Amino acid sequence: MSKLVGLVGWRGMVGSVLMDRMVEEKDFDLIEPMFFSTSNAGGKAPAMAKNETTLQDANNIDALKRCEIIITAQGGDYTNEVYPKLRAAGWNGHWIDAASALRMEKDAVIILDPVNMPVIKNALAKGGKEWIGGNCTVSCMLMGVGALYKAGLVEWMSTQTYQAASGGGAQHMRELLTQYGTLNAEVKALLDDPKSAILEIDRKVIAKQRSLTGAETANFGVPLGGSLIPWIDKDLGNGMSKEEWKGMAETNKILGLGEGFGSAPIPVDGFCVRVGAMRCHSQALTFKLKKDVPVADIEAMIAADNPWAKVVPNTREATIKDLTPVAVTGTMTIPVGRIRKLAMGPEYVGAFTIGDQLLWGAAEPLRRMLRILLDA
Ligand SMILES: NC(=O)C1=CN([C@@H]2O[C@H](COP(=O)(O)OP(=O)(O)OC[C@H]3O[C@@H](n4cnc5c(N)ncnc54)[C@H](OP(=O)(O)O)[C@@H]3O)[C@@H](O)[C@H]2O)C=CC1
Ligand SMILES: N[C@@H](CC(=O)OP(=O)(O)O)C(=O)O
Repeated sequence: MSKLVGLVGWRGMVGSVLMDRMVEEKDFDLIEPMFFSTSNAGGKAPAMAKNETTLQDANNIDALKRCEIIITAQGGDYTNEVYPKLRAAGWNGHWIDAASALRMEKDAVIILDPVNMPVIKNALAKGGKEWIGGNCTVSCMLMGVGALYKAGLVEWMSTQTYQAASGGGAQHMRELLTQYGTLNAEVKALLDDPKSAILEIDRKVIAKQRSLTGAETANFGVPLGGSLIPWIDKDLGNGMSKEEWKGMAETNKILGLGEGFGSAPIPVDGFCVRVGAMRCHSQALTFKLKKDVPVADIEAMIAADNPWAKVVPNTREATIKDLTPVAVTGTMTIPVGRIRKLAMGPEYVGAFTIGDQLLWGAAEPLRRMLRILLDA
């Protein structure tokens, strides 16, 4: 008989991408799904439902307890509220979660199986039950350049990110587009006139950006359209944003390195920046390798690491065609380009990589973990 799998958060942005992927990969053929809702218990479950056709209350511990596996993309507040109660009620099932709430818990594994299958398998063998998706920038970065870490080549890495509006959620994407529309409308007449002065357009745009307030900047707090925001997530009070902190903490935990694994962590640090892209996170990486490795060898390692990492030749033509959020959005491909030695010395290597943060950055590791559990 198929395992009963609870799905919470399935109609949100991450959840919808997850549902699409699960349909595409025929995951529903292998499970008995049970859909939950925090807002519409008793309503009709989506078309993928088989026997459990009614939406269950996502806060009902007894209903949740029936599931052998629960996958949630409902968010950290939900996890913090429900997960402890569920365990306290004696539930012994597998919890697969997109939210960050449990990520750094001792018994939780950050799941990214093309990169850390041995860590996952090891935890499974020890009876692990908490499987948490990683931060989107970290997951996308490791899908691209994980080969260098696996080969033990990385002494340290610095990352400068260019993160899309989608990282904040659906409302953030809408806000960004609305701002672009407002700015365009402000200078439409001038744009339509090829003889109009660019400085006049520029003056009107900046005046409009600076006047955006209230509902127009409710999600990001300041204008993002035509600008950028060099701070993502909480202020840790030590000059670092929480998003930047995750870079080192999660990279090492995913790889099974650092505190808790009895080894020295690899230093990872840099700046995380929100830009006006829609749903792909991009990042410029600087590596200090432990030795001088030829660029061709680095490219070969990255290309051979997993079926999704793709080396983009370091030429202008290939870069502007294949290494942009527009090219990558909606695809599973993780292009890695701009790979070259840097002026600081032969061990210093630069690269640029992009990933769809809703696919590899959020939904895909969850459904792949489901498959691992079903195959176990
Ligand atoms: N956004 C991202 O890039 C990433 C997010 N995550 C995690 O996933 C969690 C969910 O993120 P995200 O999917 O962006 O959140 P959403 O806000 O899109 O969805 C969360 C929940 O909101 C409820 N909801 C209320 N109104 C609507 C509506 N109009 N349309 C759809 N759902 C609605 C749904 O619950 P219900 O059906 O019960 O009413 C839904 O499950 C985050 O909190 C975070 O922890 C992880 C990695 C990346
Ligand atoms: N913080 C990410 C999105 C996200 O949900 O991250 P996390 O899963 O680590 O909270 C961003 O804003 O781009």
